[in-house]
Amino acid sequence: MTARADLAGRSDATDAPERDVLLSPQDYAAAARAKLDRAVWDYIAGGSGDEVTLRGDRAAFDRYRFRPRVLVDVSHCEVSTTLLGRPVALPIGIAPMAYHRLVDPEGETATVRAAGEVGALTIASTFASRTLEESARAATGPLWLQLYVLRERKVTESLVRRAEAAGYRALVITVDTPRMARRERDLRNGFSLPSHIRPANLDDGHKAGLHSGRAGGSTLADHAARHHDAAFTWEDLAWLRSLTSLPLVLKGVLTAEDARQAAGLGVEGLIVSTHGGRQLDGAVAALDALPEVVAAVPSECEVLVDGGIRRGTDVLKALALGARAVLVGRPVLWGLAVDGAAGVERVLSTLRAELEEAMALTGRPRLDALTPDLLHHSPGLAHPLTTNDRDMA
Ligand SMILES: Cc1cc2nc3c(=O)[nH]c(=O)nc-3n(C[C@H](O)[C@H](O)[C@H](O)COP(=O)(O)O)c2cc1C
Ligand SMILES: CC(C)CC(=O)C(=O)O
Repeated sequence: MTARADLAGRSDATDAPERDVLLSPQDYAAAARAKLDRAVWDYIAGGSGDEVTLRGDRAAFDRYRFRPRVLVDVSHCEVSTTLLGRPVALPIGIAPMAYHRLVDPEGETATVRAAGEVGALTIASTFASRTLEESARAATGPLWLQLYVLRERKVTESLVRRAEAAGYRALVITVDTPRMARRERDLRNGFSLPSHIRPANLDDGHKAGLHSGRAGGSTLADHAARHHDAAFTWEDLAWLRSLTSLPLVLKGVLTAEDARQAAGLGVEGLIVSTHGGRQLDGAVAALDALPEVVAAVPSECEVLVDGGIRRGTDVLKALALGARAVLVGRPVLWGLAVDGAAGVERVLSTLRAELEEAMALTGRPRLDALTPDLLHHSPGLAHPLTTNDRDMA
């Protein structure tokens, strides 16, 4: 395969037997970019505004370096843990992302099957292109459902009921998207959904307008403007709480103040996130917000983080700063785009293998013994982003 041969940079690629040279999530990014339509690539890769926060999420990882300890028995590094009281095989889950069928004909059910193979958590999106029931049937690993609170509260209520009935274990309420930020790549491309893809969890009324693009607009942004409830507040969270006994997790919290307020309302988990640099441009990097959020909540409130995680060493840094687990977004879609479920499985197992390696080489074989003293913070460090950021091109 030419794309693979090019990635490997081998001059004898045509004669060589095909070898698997897609090693890192970034290799999958390059292969996915070569394969996907430009507008779909841009929708996935892009951020809002000047993409300062998109780059900042990644740069934050490079400013931490490890303080490795030696002569520790690291013959076994244990990466299994629990999330909201249930076992997971690794502290790496799949972030909620809309419309997996943009990159693969099967879409979410392939993603969920792959996660099951490695025992990882999947968070299905409100805007999935497969129904939440289809994903539940395909799942052998844990599943949570992400909710956007829509103006029509009945829709949200019915999603909650369907999630309960289908066996979802938690609800993730995304709180950083009262409106969709301007994503200039999508506006330039006049981004709209291809006609065969729709928000499968929602009724046909939600299809209206999603497929007919216009120059200078994004039909996803138009849909969000019509349907997301920008008036949803802390008071309304009590309404959601009263609807269900499923654990609630808030996604998109970046400050100690909000973390405290959420914990005070009995929220079981928080996801520290900039929405992958796709919402407030100029927001603090998720990794930099993590320590204050962790410090603000009692230990029963589990804190996860996402944004820019591309290596096992990134995972270890986030865990050392107090995250119980991390989520990965774009790398999963790259894996799915390149090789369907097998690609997703490969991306997740690579991250797990890299995490185990980082634990061994830092002398930290146990997740429950990770502490911030594993890290050295160098605020002024120049960050060598160029080679590691093919995903943003
Ligand atoms: C294509 C795409 C679609 C997304 N859709 C959703 C969504 O439906 N709901 C949500 O809460 N977050 C959504 N996100 C944000 C992710 O859940 C996550 O916060 C972010 O992608 C993490 O950063 P990473 O991609 O650098 O790993 C989306 C992100 C991408 C790239
Ligand atoms: C349909 C969008 C609201 C999904 C999303 O959250 C995103 O693209 O970042």
